[in-house]
Amino acid sequence: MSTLDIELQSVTKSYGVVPVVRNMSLAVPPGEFVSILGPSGCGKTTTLNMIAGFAAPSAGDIRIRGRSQVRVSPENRNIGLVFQNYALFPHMTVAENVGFGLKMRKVPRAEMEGRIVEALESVHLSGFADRYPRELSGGQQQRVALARAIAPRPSVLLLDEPLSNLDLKLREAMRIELKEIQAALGMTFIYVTHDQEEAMAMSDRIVVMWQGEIAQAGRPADIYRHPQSSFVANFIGRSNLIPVSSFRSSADGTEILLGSSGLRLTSSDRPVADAPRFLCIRPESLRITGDAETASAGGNRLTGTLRRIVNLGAQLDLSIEIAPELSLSVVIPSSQSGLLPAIGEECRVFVAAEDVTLLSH
Ligand SMILES: Nc1ncnc2c1ncn2[C@@H]1O[C@H](COP(=O)(O)OP(=O)(O)OP(=O)(O)O)[C@@H](O)[C@H]1O
Repeated sequence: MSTLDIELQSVTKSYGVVPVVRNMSLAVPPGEFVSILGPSGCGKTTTLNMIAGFAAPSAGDIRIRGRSQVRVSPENRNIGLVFQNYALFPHMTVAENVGFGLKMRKVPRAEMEGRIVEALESVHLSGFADRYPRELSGGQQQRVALARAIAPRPSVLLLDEPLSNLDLKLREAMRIELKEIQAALGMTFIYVTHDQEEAMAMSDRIVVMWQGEIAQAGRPADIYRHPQSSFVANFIGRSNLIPVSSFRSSADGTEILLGSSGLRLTSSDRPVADAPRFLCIRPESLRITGDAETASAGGNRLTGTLRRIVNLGAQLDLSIEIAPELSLSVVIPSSQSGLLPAIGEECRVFVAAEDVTLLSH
């Protein structure tokens, strides 16, 4: 028996001569919440469809609990599905909707009733069994769709942008709820989204896809703190990406010369294989400093001109020009507004060497 729920082994999918998923390998242990995240057209849904059995890989293998699925039809894969258009049957009650898959599987009546109660409890909809979909809110309907998918107790649930039809507030609430439901069930979830906040909030692991390939996979915090490419740095959160002109590595890190500005920065990273082409600094890693602090702090001190302040409520989004054609986005808590000079005045910023990430592509 495999210790993995899902395994993609060098999976490629081509339509005609065009590969839309290329050489993708992924191993998912039981109970993991994995998000496949990427921009429109990067191959997320195609990957999910291959796991579900709606599309066959052109090359490679897909295994569920150690068994190759290439010849297994979708209904025999023991997989649950929740899609964006959750399409509940309007003429059926909530209980009938949730029981639909069980009926298809010819689960005996008594057991079916127990499972419906259990599934509705898991999604916090006990007491809604006799309602019709039109009598439910969008979030409740989506939870019925979830209950319908989990009632047959699949080993894996595949979810394709299930929250994208909901408004922002509800989507944010459902993120937390979905994660809690998944953790309580201990079920493996593979969740497709193009929304990086959603993926960050819920996932044990994020697989970032780009142009049919895995750009980076890892825990949300690691991907955010250590993006390995300018694509990932831009796609996950916000970044200041600055071209590197030249660099010099030592035992402590790397000294970088930026563009034509003559500015130098120190990073605690050391280039591993390829030369760094960009450095990445997250806007919230930059701090506004006063004179005394600047004098005592190690790391990188820069002086620029405050050009713009955008008030985001809890935070201020600043633009600081540190050289001609080199501006940094800086995000600080609004409570620190007292540190700021007037627009057009000199502004000092600080960034620690470990918050300067080197990227080779
Ligand atoms: N049946 C098909 N025939 C031909 N090309 C297809 C087919 N299905 C998908 N594609 C192409 O494969 C690529 C990946 O599509 P896919 O739906 O997997 O992307 P996605 O990342 O899920 O995008 P989105 O977020 O927009 O849904 C796209 O360029 C798409 O046009």
